Amino acid sequence: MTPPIHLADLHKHFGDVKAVDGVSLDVEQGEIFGFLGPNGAGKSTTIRTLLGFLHPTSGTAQVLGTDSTDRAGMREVKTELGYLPSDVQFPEGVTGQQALDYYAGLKGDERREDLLADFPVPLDRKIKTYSRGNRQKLAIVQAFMHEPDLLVMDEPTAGLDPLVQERFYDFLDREVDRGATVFFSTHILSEVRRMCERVAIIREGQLVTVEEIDDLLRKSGKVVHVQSPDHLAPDDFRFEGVASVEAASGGLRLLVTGNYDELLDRLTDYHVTDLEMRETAIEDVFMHFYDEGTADTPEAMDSDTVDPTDPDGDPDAGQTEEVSPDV
Ligand SMILES: Nc1ncnc2c1ncn2[C@@H]1O[C@H](COP(=O)(O)OP(=O)(O)OP(=O)(O)O)[C@@H](O)[C@H]1O
Repeated sequence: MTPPIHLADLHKHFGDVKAVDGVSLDVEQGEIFGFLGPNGAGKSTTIRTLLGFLHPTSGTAQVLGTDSTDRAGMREVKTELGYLPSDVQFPEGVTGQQALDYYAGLKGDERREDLLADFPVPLDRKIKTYSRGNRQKLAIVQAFMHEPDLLVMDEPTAGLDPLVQERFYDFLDREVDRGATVFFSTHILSEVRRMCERVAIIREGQLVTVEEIDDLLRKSGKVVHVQSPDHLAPDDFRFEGVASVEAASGGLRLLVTGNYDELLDRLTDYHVTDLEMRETAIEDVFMHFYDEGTADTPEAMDSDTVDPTDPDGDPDAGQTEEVSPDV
């Protein structure tokens, strides 16, 4: 069976800018998958190409078995796909209720009320009066009220307060429990740790790793803090299995990936007053991938505009410089 998301040597260039530069990736049915990378790394461009908003320069992007360039096919998968863009723009002059009614007519709304119970918004008010958080909640209800098989999101929790964020994570847990597939980009590393089974990290348009979170953390080793009244010579602790050694208050901080026997042997030469060992923070792990290389600065992106008042357009299609697909 074709995985819900299949990218094969995908390229998307804007002139000289290789926003996506040979990305290959499969996201399997029922997975919750995180897509990370520094600003300008190519996350949004990958997602927008996958969903047919942008035409690939070369390579393949398939969503739910349909090629992203197949516009008729993409129209058909619309009911099985929910997309939450990073910058949803509703028409300002309509109420939340009117907007949801419009989308309901396009793709269904089996669980509109359930979602509104979790993500309440002032439905009778015009969207132009909404706070950022309320807009995002409306966008969540709009994107997922038809109970899609695949949820694709670009920085979904931006603008949500911590309570609503937590409610959103619970919602995603339930989505995966019912067999849906979830793919999202984010900058929030705790979110990745909390939610994802696997992650892909993209930098300068290329994937630098695709791994299970637990493997990534395991391979990244443990942080060890040693305290001693003696002078701990960092060079004594540079051996295989120690990725880094640095002076820390009252002792040393080591990043250890194995060879713990050797570490204990060396420590017997010193009077150790405190020894602390903890899992590497996910921040350390990702910064390692982010730092190696130079990232672009973010630039203004075209937003994925939704316009329920547009009689011709599908509001999910967005306005793009290239194509206006029907997802
Ligand atoms: N429409 C466009 N025209 C020209 N260049 C673009 C366009 N869209 C994106 N880019 C460039 O492509 C690169 C990747 O941008 P993209 O928005 O995909 O990154 P991102 O990882 O989503 O970043 P962020 O985390 O800041 O949202 C950047 O160098 C960006 O400036």
